[in-house]
Amino acid sequence: MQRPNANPQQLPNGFSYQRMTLSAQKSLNLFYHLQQNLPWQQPSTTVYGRTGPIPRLQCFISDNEIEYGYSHSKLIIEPWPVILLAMRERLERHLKQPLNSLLVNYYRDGCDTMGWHSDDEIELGPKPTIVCVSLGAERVLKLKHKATNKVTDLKLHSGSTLIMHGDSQRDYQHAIPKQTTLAHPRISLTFRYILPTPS
Ligand SMILES: O=C(O)CCC(=O)C(=O)O
Ligand SMILES: [Fe+2]
Repeated sequence: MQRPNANPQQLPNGFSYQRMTLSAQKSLNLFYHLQQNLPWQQPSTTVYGRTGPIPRLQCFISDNEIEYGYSHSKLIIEPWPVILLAMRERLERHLKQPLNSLLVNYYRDGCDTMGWHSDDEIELGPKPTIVCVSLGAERVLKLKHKATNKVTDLKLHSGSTLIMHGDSQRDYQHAIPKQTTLAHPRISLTFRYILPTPS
């Protein structure tokens, strides 16, 4: 029999996945609370010379005095909501690393997406640890090895936690593709540590 937290999905080096880090009820409650209370933004970005709104909503939460050029868009910095501070502290204790920033993504349905990218901005340092907690609809995360183009699919269940660490950003790109038949929304909480900018 499978242990409830066992990882049935074979993952490349630098990725670790835990299915049930939050109960179904807690995940749903947190999903609705954040959906209703976060100040969602839909900034524009330029991809291959075309400027348009990003295909999802987002909210960037961070400690003061952090500059982050995520996807070359200007991010409005929000303060930490109390409801997310305990999760941040629990993850920091588990990782034995600080996490000073959180990019929250809100996929309103299966037509909202995140294109291929690596979280390899200079402000994240050489081997960043990024923790991604999923709430709501199950979505597929695609991982593509940069050298071989081999693609691995990982299902992200509500209440799960994916940790990307080591050389995962150097060696892989990741994306959340369209699932046009999916009507349900999903929120992902992506905790990171952004190096302070020298003044
Ligand atoms: O929504 C996800 O699970 C992926 C989010 C992501 O890749 C990011 O915020 O950089
Ligand atoms: Fe990412």
